[in-house]
Amino acid sequence: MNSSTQLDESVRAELTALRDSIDNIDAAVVHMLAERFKCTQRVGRLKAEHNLPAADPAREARQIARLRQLAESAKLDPAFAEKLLNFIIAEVIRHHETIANEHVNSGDPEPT
Ligand SMILES: C=C(O[C@@H]1C=C(C(=O)O)C=C[C@H]1O)C(=O)O
Repeated sequence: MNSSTQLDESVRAELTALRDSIDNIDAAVVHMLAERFKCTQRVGRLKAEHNLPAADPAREARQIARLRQLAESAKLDPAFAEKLLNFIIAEVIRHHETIANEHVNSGDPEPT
Protein backbone atom coordinates (compact mmCIF):
# COMPACT_ATOMS: atom_id res chain seq x y z
CA MET A 1 0.00 0.00 0.00
CA ASN A 2 1.59 3.34 -1.03
CA SER A 3 1.41 6.55 1.02
CA SER A 4 -1.24 8.18 -1.17
CA THR A 5 -3.57 5.17 -0.72
CA GLN A 6 -3.03 5.41 3.05
CA LEU A 7 -3.92 9.10 2.97
CA ASP A 8 -7.02 8.37 0.95
CA GLU A 9 -8.10 5.80 3.52
CA SER A 10 -7.60 8.14 6.46
CA VAL A 11 -9.51 10.91 4.67
CA ARG A 12 -12.27 8.41 3.85
CA ALA A 13 -12.40 7.30 7.52
CA GLU A 14 -12.64 10.90 8.75
CA LEU A 15 -15.35 11.69 6.20
CA THR A 16 -17.32 8.61 7.28
CA ALA A 17 -16.99 9.51 10.98
CA LEU A 18 -18.13 13.08 10.34
CA ARG A 19 -21.05 11.88 8.22
CA ASP A 20 -22.08 9.44 10.96
CA SER A 21 -22.27 12.40 13.36
CA ILE A 22 -24.20 14.46 10.81
CA ASP A 23 -26.71 11.59 10.45
CA ASN A 24 -27.15 11.45 14.24
CA ILE A 25 -27.64 15.22 14.44
CA ASP A 26 -30.17 15.15 11.57
CA ALA A 27 -32.10 12.40 13.38
CA ALA A 28 -32.10 14.47 16.59
CA VAL A 29 -33.36 17.53 14.65
CA VAL A 30 -36.22 15.49 13.17
CA HIS A 31 -37.18 14.09 16.58
CA MET A 32 -37.02 17.51 18.21
CA LEU A 33 -39.11 19.06 15.45
CA ALA A 34 -41.67 16.25 15.78
CA GLU A 35 -41.97 16.97 19.53
CA ARG A 36 -42.26 20.71 18.85
CA PHE A 37 -45.06 20.11 16.32
CA LYS A 38 -46.87 17.87 18.86
CA CYS A 39 -46.87 20.84 21.27
CA THR A 40 -47.89 23.38 18.64
CA GLN A 41 -50.76 21.13 17.49
CA ARG A 42 -52.04 21.18 21.09
CA VAL A 43 -51.69 24.98 21.14
CA GLY A 44 -53.64 25.07 17.86
CA ARG A 45 -56.50 23.03 19.34
CA LEU A 46 -56.55 25.21 22.46
CA LYS A 47 -56.68 28.36 20.31
CA ALA A 48 -59.48 26.94 18.13
CA GLU A 49 -61.55 25.92 21.17
CA HIS A 50 -61.16 29.37 22.73
CA ASN A 51 -61.47 31.35 19.53
CA LEU A 52 -57.95 32.80 19.72
CA PRO A 53 -56.05 33.99 16.60
CA ALA A 54 -53.73 31.49 14.88
CA ALA A 55 -50.73 33.84 14.98
CA ASP A 56 -49.27 35.72 17.94
CA PRO A 57 -46.78 38.25 16.49
CA ALA A 58 -45.69 39.55 19.95
CA ARG A 59 -44.72 36.02 21.06
CA GLU A 60 -42.93 35.48 17.73
CA ALA A 61 -40.91 38.71 18.18
CA ARG A 62 -39.81 37.57 21.65
CA GLN A 63 -38.82 34.13 20.32
CA ILE A 64 -36.84 35.62 17.43
CA ALA A 65 -34.95 38.00 19.75
CA ARG A 66 -34.17 35.10 22.11
CA LEU A 67 -33.10 32.75 19.33
CA ARG A 68 -30.85 35.37 17.74
CA GLN A 69 -29.07 35.79 21.10
CA LEU A 70 -28.72 32.03 21.52
CA ALA A 71 -27.37 31.74 17.97
CA GLU A 72 -24.80 34.47 18.59
CA SER A 73 -23.47 32.76 21.71
CA ALA A 74 -23.39 29.43 19.85
CA LYS A 75 -21.50 31.06 16.93
CA LEU A 76 -24.37 30.34 14.55
CA ASP A 77 -25.43 33.05 12.07
CA PRO A 78 -28.36 34.84 13.82
CA ALA A 79 -29.91 35.73 10.44
CA PHE A 80 -29.99 32.02 9.58
CA ALA A 81 -31.53 31.16 12.98
CA GLU A 82 -34.21 33.81 12.42
CA LYS A 83 -35.00 32.53 8.91
CA LEU A 84 -35.27 28.96 10.19
CA LEU A 85 -37.60 29.92 13.05
CA ASN A 86 -39.77 32.01 10.72
CA PHE A 87 -40.00 29.05 8.33
CA ILE A 88 -41.12 26.75 11.16
CA ILE A 89 -43.57 29.29 12.61
CA ALA A 90 -45.17 29.86 9.18
CA GLU A 91 -45.90 26.12 8.98
CA VAL A 92 -47.30 26.12 12.55
CA ILE A 93 -49.64 29.03 11.72
CA ARG A 94 -50.82 27.18 8.61
CA HIS A 95 -51.63 24.16 10.85
CA HIS A 96 -53.45 26.42 13.33
CA GLU A 97 -55.58 27.90 10.57
CA THR A 98 -56.48 24.39 9.39
CA ILE A 99 -57.38 23.31 12.94
CA ALA A 100 -59.51 26.48 13.40
CA ASN A 101 -61.38 25.84 10.12
CA GLU A 102 -61.98 22.19 11.06
CA HIS A 103 -63.25 23.31 14.46
CA VAL A 104 -65.70 25.81 12.91
CA ASN A 105 -66.88 23.20 10.38
CA SER A 106 -67.32 20.56 13.11
CA GLY A 107 -70.14 22.70 14.55
CA ASP A 108 -68.74 22.55 18.07
CA PRO A 109 -70.21 25.40 20.13
CA GLU A 110 -67.88 28.36 20.77
CA PRO A 111 -67.02 28.92 24.43
CA THR A 112 -68.99 31.81 25.91
C1 LIG B 1 -47.38 28.08 18.92
C2 LIG B 1 -48.00 29.26 18.89
O1 LIG B 1 -48.59 29.76 17.71
C3 LIG B 1 -47.87 30.46 16.71
C4 LIG B 1 -46.61 29.74 16.43
C5 LIG B 1 -45.49 30.00 17.18
C6 LIG B 1 -44.36 29.02 17.19
O2 LIG B 1 -44.33 28.11 16.35
O3 LIG B 1 -43.49 29.15 18.08
C7 LIG B 1 -45.43 31.17 17.94
C8 LIG B 1 -46.43 32.08 17.97
C9 LIG B 1 -47.67 31.91 17.16
O4 LIG B 1 -47.66 32.79 16.06
C10 LIG B 1 -48.17 30.10 20.09
O5 LIG B 1 -48.96 31.05 20.05
O6 LIG B 1 -47.51 29.80 21.11
